[in-house]
Amino acid sequence: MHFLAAAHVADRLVRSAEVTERDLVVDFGAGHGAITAPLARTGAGVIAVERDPEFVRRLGIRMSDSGNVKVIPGDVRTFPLPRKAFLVVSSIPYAVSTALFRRLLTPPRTALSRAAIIVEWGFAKRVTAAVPRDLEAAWWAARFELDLVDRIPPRCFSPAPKVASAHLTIRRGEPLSGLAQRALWTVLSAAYRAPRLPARQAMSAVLAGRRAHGVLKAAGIDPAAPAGTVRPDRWAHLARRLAEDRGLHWPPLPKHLNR
Ligand SMILES: C[S@@+](CC[C@H](N)C(=O)[O-])C[C@H]1O[C@@H](n2cnc3c(N)ncnc32)[C@H](O)[C@@H]1O
Repeated sequence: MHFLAAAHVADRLVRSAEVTERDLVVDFGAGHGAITAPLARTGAGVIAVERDPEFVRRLGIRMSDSGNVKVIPGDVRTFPLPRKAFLVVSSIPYAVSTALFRRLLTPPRTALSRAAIIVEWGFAKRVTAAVPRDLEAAWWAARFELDLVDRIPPRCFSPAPKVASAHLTIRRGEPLSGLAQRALWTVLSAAYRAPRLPARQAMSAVLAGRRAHGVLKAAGIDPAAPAGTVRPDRWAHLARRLAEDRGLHWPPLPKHLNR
């Protein structure tokens, strides 16, 4: 386990999430409180989740004067997420990065409003790629802005890990209605099923008789570009436009997105 040992990195992480007293913030894998302590000073409601009972006990003592902080034993993968809007500010256990991102970003009605998270460098590069490699990452990037803010060198942790880390921020993109999310899932699934096909061909089956060429052009997508090279925000833009076309029908979202 690699604990954050650079206070300026923790402070910058907290600042980048623009935490206010009105916010509810979750720190996942709180450890000794490298992030929990600066979060406590913002005055926000803070939930520090930690799996190791001894860390929970010690962090509870450290935070006992901060009435706005609750230290709760729990596992990142199963801890019940708040139902009301919340932020995540954490240096997370890297082994559960995908599981946590899936919980935060996949559900169509996730209550996550924004986040600042330290993750492994390679993971950050993958999820912030201009064109994601897979459908799941595209679903995240079409609905949220994921930005790689900075590289964090191994020396900022104790003990120093072998790999570099990254400061990542997450913000909600422009809102998508329920119908637009259904259109988006259908469009993305078609694009990632046939990533090498020109976008107009990949989309022809999902546009029910509409001329794919014209619809894509109007949404700012090159109809001849391979579907797998189109940026997720472009697909989201297309989905918003498609949702306004009352003549088109979109299947319900698959249940697994809500798990
Ligand atoms: C890399 S340390 C980071 C600790 C602290 N956030 C920091 O920056 O110093 C990861 C922490 O997450 C805890 N942890 C590991 N797996 C976890 C899980 N599945 N659920 C909750 N906590 C976990 C570990 O006990 C450890 O305290």
